[in-house]
Amino acid sequence: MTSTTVIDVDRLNLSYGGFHAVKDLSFHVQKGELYALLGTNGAGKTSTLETAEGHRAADSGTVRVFGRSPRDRRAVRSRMGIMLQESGFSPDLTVKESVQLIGTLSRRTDRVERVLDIVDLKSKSDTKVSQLSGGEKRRLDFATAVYGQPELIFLDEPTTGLDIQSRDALWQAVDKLREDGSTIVLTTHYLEEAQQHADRIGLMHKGTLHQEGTVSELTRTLPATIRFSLAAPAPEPLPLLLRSDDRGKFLIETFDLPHDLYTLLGWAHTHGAELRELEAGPTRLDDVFRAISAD
Ligand SMILES: Nc1ncnc2c1ncn2[C@@H]1O[C@H](COP(=O)(O)OP(=O)(O)OP(=O)(O)O)[C@@H](O)[C@H]1O
Repeated sequence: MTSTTVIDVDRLNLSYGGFHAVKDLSFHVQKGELYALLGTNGAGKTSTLETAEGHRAADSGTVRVFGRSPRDRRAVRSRMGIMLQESGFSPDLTVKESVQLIGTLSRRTDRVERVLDIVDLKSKSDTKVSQLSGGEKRRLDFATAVYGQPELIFLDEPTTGLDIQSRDALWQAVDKLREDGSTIVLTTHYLEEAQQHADRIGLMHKGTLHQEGTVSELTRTLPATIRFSLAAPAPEPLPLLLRSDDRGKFLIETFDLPHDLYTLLGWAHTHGAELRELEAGPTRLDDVFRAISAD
């Protein structure tokens, strides 16, 4: 652990009765990072985050947040903002009262108007929580992460149920929090969001950390793909390894996409082969994810 380590998880184990949900999990998050903990359903992400948030005790192993036990609430609680999958605000409170309550509970200081502005709920300030739409409730949940600019922010599936505009606005707000120095830990099933925003990703499956790294470190372990079909049977064999994909198209898997795409186009030009539905792209995080989920 270094002086810039905000979260240090070392050989964490968690069980529910006889079920071993998190197995010898180790990872760390550095100051200013956006770390995405991704994984299959039931992989153990929420259980792990709950432990780092101080809501759950480890069965064995250690979890340190700002160098302290997260169970030491007085020392660490006011330094973290936690956006749960559901915050459970009282339905009878107004939006403004709910945000004021966040302030009281978090013991951080902020201006309620500023927070309402960031989560775009100013116009709903006097509306009761029970009357908010699903997306508006989610934006109110986000206020718990924004209020008082905490040093460490947990975002548990923050964009679920948000329309594209609200998603963009949330990510803009997250980018701003990061510019101002906050460290972010994210879980999401929207892999493209993690691919776009995370500095590092931990991929969990069945309670263990399968892979960890930057997006490019994770994706470079799998080949990029080129897919196409032919208008007529090929006049000459293509000098590249290819097979059929599950949609009956030709599939080339390559670790040198520009070179092999160039070869394919040259071959098609030389032999007058008409390529149809041509798609070429680098490996996406989805592909890495599918590869570990297949285990
Ligand atoms: N209170 C509980 N009692 C018994 N089993 C539990 C309990 N909470 C979680 N589990 C089990 O522990 C495993 C890990 O659950 P967890 O919620 O941490 O996974 P997750 O990665 O967050 O999943 P998801 O992506 O589906 O939200 C799952 O198999 C789940 O059924």
